[in-house]
Amino acid sequence: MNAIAFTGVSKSYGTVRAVEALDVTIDAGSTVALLGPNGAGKSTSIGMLLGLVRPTAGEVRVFGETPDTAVKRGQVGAMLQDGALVPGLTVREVVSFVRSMYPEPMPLERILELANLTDIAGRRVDRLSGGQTQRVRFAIAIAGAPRLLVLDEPTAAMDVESRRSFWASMRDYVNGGRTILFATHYLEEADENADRVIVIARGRVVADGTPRQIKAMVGTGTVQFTIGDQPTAGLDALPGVHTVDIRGPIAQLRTTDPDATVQALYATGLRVTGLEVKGADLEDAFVSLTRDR
Ligand SMILES: Nc1ncnc2c1ncn2[C@@H]1O[C@H](COP(=O)(O)OP(=O)(O)OP(=O)(O)O)[C@@H](O)[C@H]1O
Repeated sequence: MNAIAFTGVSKSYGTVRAVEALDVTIDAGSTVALLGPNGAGKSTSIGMLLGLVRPTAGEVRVFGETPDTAVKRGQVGAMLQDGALVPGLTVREVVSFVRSMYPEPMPLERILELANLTDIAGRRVDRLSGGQTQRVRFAIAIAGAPRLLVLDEPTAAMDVESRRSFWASMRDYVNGGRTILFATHYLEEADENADRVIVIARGRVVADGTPRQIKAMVGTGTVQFTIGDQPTAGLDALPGVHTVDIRGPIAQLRTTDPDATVQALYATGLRVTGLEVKGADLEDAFVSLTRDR
C-alpha cells in the first residue's frame, strides 16, 4: 500500500517553478528523506502533501485519499519549520490540548516520554530552549498517533546530543510500521535515519535510492587544495575519489572517504598547500550531476 503518491505534480509561484513534474510513490512503513539544498522545493512538496499548498498540476494522494481527507482523519502528523506555540501554557497543557482534537490519540504520558518531555512537562512553552521547543513540536505531531509523520527539517535548531535523542525517539515511534517523510539539507542525517533518500534540486528529482547508492553518487565530502602547475594525472584514482575538478590553481576532489583521500594525497609526493576538507556540498554536487546528464 502506498502511503504517499505524487503523480505529475508541479507547483509554480508566478514565474518560479518550485516543483516540476514530481512522480514519486512511498511505501507504507518506510522512512524516507527528502534531501536537497535551499530552495529545492522540499517545503513546497511537504505543503502539498499536507493540503496546505495546492498543486498547479497533478495529483497528490495520502493513503489513497486527498491530503485534506487524510489530515482530517488524523492519519497525518506534521512538524513544520515554524509555527509558534501558545505562550503561557505548560508543555503538558499544550500537548493535552492537541491530543483532545484527535479521535484516537496516544496516551499523554507516552507522548511526553517519546518526545523526551516528561521532565519538563510543567514548564511554560515560552521558556524553552530551541531544541526543547522542537521536542514539543514533535509531541504535537505525534499526539494523534498518525500513520504518516511529515517533518520539515526537524533538527534544524538542535545540537548534536539533541539530534541523537530526537532520532532515537523517532525510531521508537516508527517501530509499529508507521511511515516517515522528512526534509533535510544534510546527507549524513538522511544516511543515518532513512531507508530511502529522494534528492531534489530545482524542483526535480535528481536521485532516488538507498543511502548507500546516493552516497556513492555524490560522495560525502570535498577535499580541496592548491595544486598550481603540478600534474593532475592520477588524482581520480585516489581512494574514494569520485570526481576531480580543476579550477585555475585549485584542485577539488569529491570523495566518499575524505580521510582516506587526504592520506593518499600526501603519499603522492605532490606539494599540498591550502588544504580544505568539507562535507558534501549537495547543491554543487547535484548541479554538476544534472548538468553532466
Ligand atoms: N509562497 C511562495 N511564494 C513565492 N515563491 C515561493 C513561495 N514558497 C516557495 N517559493 C519558492 O519556491 C522555491 C522552492 O522553495 P521551497 O521552500 O519549497 O524549497 P526548500 O527546498 O524547502 O528550501 P529550504 O531548504 O530553504 O526550506 C524557491 O525558489 C522559493 O523561493
